[in-house]
Amino acid sequence: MSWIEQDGALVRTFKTPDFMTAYRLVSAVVEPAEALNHHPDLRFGWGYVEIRLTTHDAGGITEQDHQLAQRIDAAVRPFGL
Ligand SMILES: C[C@H](O)[C@H](O)[C@H]1CNC2=NC(N)=NC(=O)C2=N1
Repeated sequence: MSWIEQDGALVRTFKTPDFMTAYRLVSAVVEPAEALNHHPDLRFGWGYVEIRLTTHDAGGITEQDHQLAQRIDAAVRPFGL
């Protein structure tokens, strides 16, 4: 769902109605990341969130990134974005 491969990472971007929603969406991915001990690279601001998944130890995309992507999809679904 909605992930693209770009420069060795899985990337998903969201448009949000405001900054607080962007912040809350970023906060929603913390628990899945901690659960997998695999962490996204995040950029966010007023109206957007960018999530990049890559395995830094491996220098590219691995199964761990695909697993985290699935968990992030589930965690952000309630936002309806
Ligand atoms: C020691 C610790 O388990 C590693 O540094 C983990 C932490 N989270 C990680 N997250 C990501 N995206 N890539 C990694 O290589 C990685 N390594």
